[in-house]
Amino acid sequence: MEAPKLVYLVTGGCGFLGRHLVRMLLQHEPRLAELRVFDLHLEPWLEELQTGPVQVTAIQGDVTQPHEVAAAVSGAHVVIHMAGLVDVFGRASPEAIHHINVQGTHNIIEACVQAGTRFLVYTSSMEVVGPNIKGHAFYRGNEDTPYEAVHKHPYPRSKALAEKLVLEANGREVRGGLPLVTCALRPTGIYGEGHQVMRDFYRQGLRLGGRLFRAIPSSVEHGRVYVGNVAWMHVLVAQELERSSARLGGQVYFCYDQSPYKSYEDFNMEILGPCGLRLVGTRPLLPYWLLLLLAGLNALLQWLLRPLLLYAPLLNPYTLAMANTTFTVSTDKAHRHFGYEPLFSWEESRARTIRWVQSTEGSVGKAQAAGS
Ligand SMILES: NC(=O)c1ccc[n+]([C@@H]2O[C@H](COP(=O)([O-])OP(=O)(O)OC[C@H]3O[C@@H](n4cnc5c(N)ncnc54)[C@H](O)[C@@H]3O)[C@@H](O)[C@H]2O)c1
Ligand SMILES: C[C@@H](CO)CCC[C@@H](C)[C@H]1CC[C@H]2[C@@H]3[C@H](O)C=C4C[C@@H](O)CC[C@]4(C)[C@H]3CC[C@]12C
Repeated sequence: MEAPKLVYLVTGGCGFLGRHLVRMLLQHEPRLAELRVFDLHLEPWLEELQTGPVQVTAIQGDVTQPHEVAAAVSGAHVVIHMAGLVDVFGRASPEAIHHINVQGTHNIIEACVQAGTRFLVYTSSMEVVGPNIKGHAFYRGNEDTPYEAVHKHPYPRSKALAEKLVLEANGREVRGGLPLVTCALRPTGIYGEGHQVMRDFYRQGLRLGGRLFRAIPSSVEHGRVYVGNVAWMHVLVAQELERSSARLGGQVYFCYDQSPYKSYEDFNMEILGPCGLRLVGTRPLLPYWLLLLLAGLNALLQWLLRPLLLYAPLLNPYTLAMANTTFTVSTDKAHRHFGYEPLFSWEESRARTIRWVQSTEGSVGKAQAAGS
């Protein structure tokens, strides 16, 4: 067997998706000699990975700092760039979101060019396409489906700009004279072990006596994908970039699996139901106009309270529009181009996520015991 010789850099490697990718690369990339994990905040579990045959190098750094990025990229063969500020709740300023997601990506591209690193995979998002503010449905769409993408919110706008930078950089000459090969993966809403919003819904349900209240019609369909399959798709595309650079270079791929198309709430109940929660109502308990009013009120309160405190509830006009707009993908482009098949079936993805939710503190059993 050929001696391992590749150096991979994963930015954002300590995040929700990043930690799954780091483990998956260690398991499924036999050519790996060194895995660099670059993140603003390093996690203690990285220490446990240092014992295997691959050198795992933890790098505390900020993608907005060009010199830190350049040092991390130097000598890397493949960069998987997934560091980013994910915020649709108004926790961060639009400037910070732009700076980290767009300027940070620019810094990564320039570092690749300077260092002679040829392969760059960018973790984009379905939100570079939609849902748009007009609430147009995207039903079983693929990478070529026409859609009126309008980006008013800072997060999807930043992802769209960053993705454009990455795709435009494909073919640029890197140090040494060879061309840069780039592509972007666009996951739908990711779920799985470590998914904070799922945990927030679970805790909210526990506080409400094991109930959640339906707010979204069950007819709305939302695309979801298991985190392990998103990580797997990154591993496969990174491996194939060199072999099939003409085919993959400059391409985008929706990131999908066999998770069922359901409304955001109905999908969550596939996980939270077996954890002891139930969703009350077959129709939304509040009319849409009232939810819209509450979402608008939340946005106003957020703005008024900003000088004093951070008020960032789940419900705001953007999240309400997302949750109420059908957005599902159906495509085989990743399969045709680099042989992607989900590694985890829906049953396994669901079982793993249920186990994780049940293992988080405050199960229904504990809450009931405390209440009795
Ligand atoms: N979670 C989803 O549903 C979803 C869906 C589609 C796409 N994405 C994309 O996937 C990527 C990972 O998302 P996630 O859900 O794991 O988010 P996350 O917030 O859990 O992880 C992001 C990581 O990036 C790091 N980071 C943030 N700012 C940084 C900076 N300035 N320098 C270095 N590191 C920095 C964070 O510390 C964190 O570890 C993001 O680019 C996101 O846009 C996520
Ligand atoms: C009205 C509420 C009643 O229960 C429901 C609000 C649900 C929202 C909090 C979530 C609905 C859709 C989610 C987003 C979607 O899954 C895709 C995403 C893409 C990714 O790049 C980041 C996360 C997210 C924006 C995700 C965030 C939570 C929702 C808005």
